[in-house]
Amino acid sequence: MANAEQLKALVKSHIERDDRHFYSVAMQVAAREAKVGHGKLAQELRDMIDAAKARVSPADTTGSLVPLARPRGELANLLTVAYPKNRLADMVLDEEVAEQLRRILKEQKHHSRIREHGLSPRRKLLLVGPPGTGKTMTASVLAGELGIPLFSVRLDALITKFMGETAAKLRQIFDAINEVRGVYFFDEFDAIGSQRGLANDVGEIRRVLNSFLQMIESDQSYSLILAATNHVEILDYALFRRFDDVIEYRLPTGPQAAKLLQARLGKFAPKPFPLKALTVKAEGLSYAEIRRAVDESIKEAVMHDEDRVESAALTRAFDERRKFSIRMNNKKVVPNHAGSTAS
Ligand SMILES: Nc1ncnc2c1ncn2[C@@H]1O[C@H](COP(=O)(O)OP(=O)(O)OP(=O)(O)O)[C@@H](O)[C@H]1O
Repeated sequence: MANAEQLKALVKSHIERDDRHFYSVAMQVAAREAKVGHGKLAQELRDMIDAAKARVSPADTTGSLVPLARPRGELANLLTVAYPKNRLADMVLDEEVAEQLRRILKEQKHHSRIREHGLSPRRKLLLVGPPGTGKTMTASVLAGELGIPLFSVRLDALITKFMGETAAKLRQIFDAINEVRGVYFFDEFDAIGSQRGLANDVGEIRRVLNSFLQMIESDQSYSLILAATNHVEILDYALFRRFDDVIEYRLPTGPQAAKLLQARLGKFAPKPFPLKALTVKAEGLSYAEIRRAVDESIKEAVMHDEDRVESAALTRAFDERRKFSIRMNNKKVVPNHAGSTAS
């Protein structure tokens, strides 16, 4: 147990909102417990302190971790930080994916107990599937549920013409991963994870991929590392065994589209609500496209002072989304080996 002086110091630093002093006394309490043979309690206290430090909010400028929780200097170009509030319940998911995510969260919540037994919780995840199916949202949900920051890697800043630089920048990101617990999200990961990269020189992008493989393999941090891609088929095979879990996202089924429709429309649902017919109209659209179509029709209703959307307006919005997505697919720019682009 903490002695009387330590207890007073803890309460005082709490009242004075002096986090730095609070953590320092708490570490002293942990050290004292370790000394008297209460190793498990000491470790639990240390884990709690580490987790609390990693939760430094953007508004908090007193914590010592702020410079990294808000990346500065070169790192600020490479990482953007957010503190999402998303929850798993906000997502519509296949049962298998939901189960995978629940298991990851559970292992993360018990990570100190798992580590005590020399094991490590799942935290290196590869998310694969078509656009708009929830890969980015998953990164936000994991950060939101765990109360840790979400750091998104800016691939445009990471991948430069000078591939030697790219490997050095990757090193900086992995240093940050080790120093500040968070969810680190590499979107469009195929840009480095495939052999047909955006680089001018295939040999160089291979070198970057090799650096990534080494860094992710030796990473022992407390952070979660997420890589997402729409093009799993072009990923280098060597990557797969570096991840603890591969999570596969799909376009929504009828019942999943219906669930999203109901949730997103909320009190704006048309009356009567031909849910089945509307779901058929949404067939083939991604979650992101359905969400967008619903939002468009709600905006339309709001601008006309109506408190419900019309079914016809929703159908029109679905058709527009479908046309837009066909147009975009036709214009898609595909990177080739030589670094130039082909339509
Ligand atoms: N499974 C889902 N459940 C509920 N909403 C979803 C789901 N997937 C996507 N959305 C909605 O669509 C938006 C965009 O989805 P998100 O960015 O997560 O897709 P993505 O798979 O990362 O796409 P991309 O591959 O294009 O980056 C989300 O912010 C959310 O509003």
